[in-house]
Amino acid sequence: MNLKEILSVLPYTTEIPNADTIEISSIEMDSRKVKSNSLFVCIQGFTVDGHDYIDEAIKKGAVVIVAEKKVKSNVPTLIVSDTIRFLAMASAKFYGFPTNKIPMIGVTGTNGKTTVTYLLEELFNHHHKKTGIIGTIQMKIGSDVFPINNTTPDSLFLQKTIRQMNSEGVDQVIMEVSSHALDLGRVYGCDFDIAVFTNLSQDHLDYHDSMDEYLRAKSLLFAQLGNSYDNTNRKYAIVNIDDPSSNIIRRSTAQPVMTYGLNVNADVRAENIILEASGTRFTLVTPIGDIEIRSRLIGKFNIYNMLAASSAALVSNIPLKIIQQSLASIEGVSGRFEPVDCNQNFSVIVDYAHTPDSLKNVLQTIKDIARNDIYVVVGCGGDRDRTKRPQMASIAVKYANRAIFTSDNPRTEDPQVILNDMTNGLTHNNYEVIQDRKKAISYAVNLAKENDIILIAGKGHETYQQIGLTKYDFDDREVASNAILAKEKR
Ligand SMILES: CC(=O)N[C@H]1[C@@H](OP(=O)(O)OP(=O)(O)OC[C@H]2O[C@@H](n3ccc(=O)[nH]c3=O)[C@H](O)[C@@H]2O)O[C@H](CO)[C@@H](O)[C@@H]1O[C@H](C)C(=O)N[C@@H](C)C(=O)N[C@H](CCC(=O)O)C(=O)O
Ligand SMILES: Nc1ncnc2c1ncn2[C@@H]1O[C@H](COP(=O)(O)OP(=O)(O)OP(=O)(O)O)[C@@H](O)[C@H]1O
Ligand SMILES: N[C@H](CCC[C@H](N)C(=O)O)C(=O)O
Ligand SMILES: [Mg+2]
Repeated sequence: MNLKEILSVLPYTTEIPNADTIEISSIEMDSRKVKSNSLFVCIQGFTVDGHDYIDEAIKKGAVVIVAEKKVKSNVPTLIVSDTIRFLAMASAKFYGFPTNKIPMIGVTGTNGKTTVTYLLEELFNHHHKKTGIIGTIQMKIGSDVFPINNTTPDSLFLQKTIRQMNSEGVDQVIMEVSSHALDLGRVYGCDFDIAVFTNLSQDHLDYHDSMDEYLRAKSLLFAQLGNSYDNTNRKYAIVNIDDPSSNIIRRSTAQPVMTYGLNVNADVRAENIILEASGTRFTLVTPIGDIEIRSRLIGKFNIYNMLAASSAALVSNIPLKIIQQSLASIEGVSGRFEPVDCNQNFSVIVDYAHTPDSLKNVLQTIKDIARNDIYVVVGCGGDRDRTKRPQMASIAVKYANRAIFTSDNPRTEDPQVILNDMTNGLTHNNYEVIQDRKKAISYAVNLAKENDIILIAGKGHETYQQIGLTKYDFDDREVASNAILAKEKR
């Protein structure tokens, strides 16, 4: 594509001479990826400033630079007011506006995004649609999986990926949209058809200045839902009416809203709920009829996830019967309430709860099914919201009989400082601190008696532990299995 075509995304006409004769081979935001005839966009990051890499980019073959400030360069250089926005729009143009060509569902909220996307994958697959998934665990095209760095990738990667999904025959994109992504313009220029809101509770206050700012970021997904007056391409917002923030979310969009929840006013709701250790049952009440649901997913919070997915399925014209079959067939989501079963006489559950609200929900669920003692092994991530640390610790000691506080991903923080943040204000003393996560898990496994339940929280599906800048192999499920087997050998 030539430069003139790419620059057509700008709200004005620029004066770069002969732009229509400059052929662009790729758009890059990382100088290390620049090749011959690339257009290099300078992004001011949190760690470094992309403007400092212009020389390297030109050396590697960049023929055009797009920057936010005056820079020295010997190739055509364009100054724009917002390179993040330019990157998103130019990438969308370069890859042929792929998000306009595939139905797109975006899921946002503090907890439940990954779970809802995998429920939706099951629903659409049962409806014979090929799905593309982008989220915390991985990127998926049909059943092919690819690793991913962020829950919601930057706009360049995103547009390229959705273009690939389009060319590989994906019928439905289902993606998690994090608040960071919304705030950092990673989804600018994406044409979402359905936006789903799960819930809002405390997280990421290291990044967002306040809960209001966090909510404002979440609401952007709804604000950017495009025009649906044309009946051929309708847009919908799917909103959890039971969440106190739902009003603001609903008021952020001009598109039709479908609400879900347990509230009688919800368009889609659950009635006759039965929560059991082996799964859940409820009546799914919808504007087009009711149907009985049985699922292996455990806990009230998963009813909300199922309602969110069912609502998005309904506005996508998926029949109730398919919703019923899909929710019955899904076994669970990797690292979410995942049992570690080595035939031991106590239970071990690995879960991704890493916020106060999710930890409370998962521990309450365990309390409801427990026949004996509950142990929780949990830590808090480094370089992340410090204010959630004491809250998570006090939830742990309140709901469990014994808490074992340990490291999550300390990243560049001192692990002991994180643990001190967790335990400093505690008034209970039913806890131990064992910094080494492997030792902490073994300790809990060795404590457990018949019918006890151990919850290992915070890292779920993760297969690494980041200490400093290094990621070491670490999988809670594997570490727990080994600890159980070692215990049984003794
Ligand atoms: C705080 C944050 O979001 N940081 C993101 C940001 O990194 P950064 O600002 O540090 O980037 P940087 O290293 O300063 O680089 C700035 C620019 O210089 C360029 N550069 C850099 C080096 C070089 O040699 N040459 C060069 O051109 C870079 O390509 C970039 O364009 O841009 C990177 C590329 O897009 C992201 O991967 C990175 O996410 C980091 C890894 C991260 O941990 N983000 C978390 C907080 C996050 O976004 N989480 C949410 C999920 C939260 C949830 O669901 O709970 C997510 O969506 O993942
Ligand atoms: N609807 C929900 N409400 C509250 N807690 C939930 C809900 N769904 C899941 N959880 C809890 O939150 C944890 C994370 O769930 P999930 O991975 O689906 O959320 P997420 O929003 O994708 O998280 P992340 O922001 O890390 O991507 C689960 O392991 C579970 O403990
Ligand atoms: N998407 C979340 C994941 C947190 C997972 C937890 N294990 C941690 O490392 O804090 C984040 O980046 O804040
Ligand atoms: Mg997620």
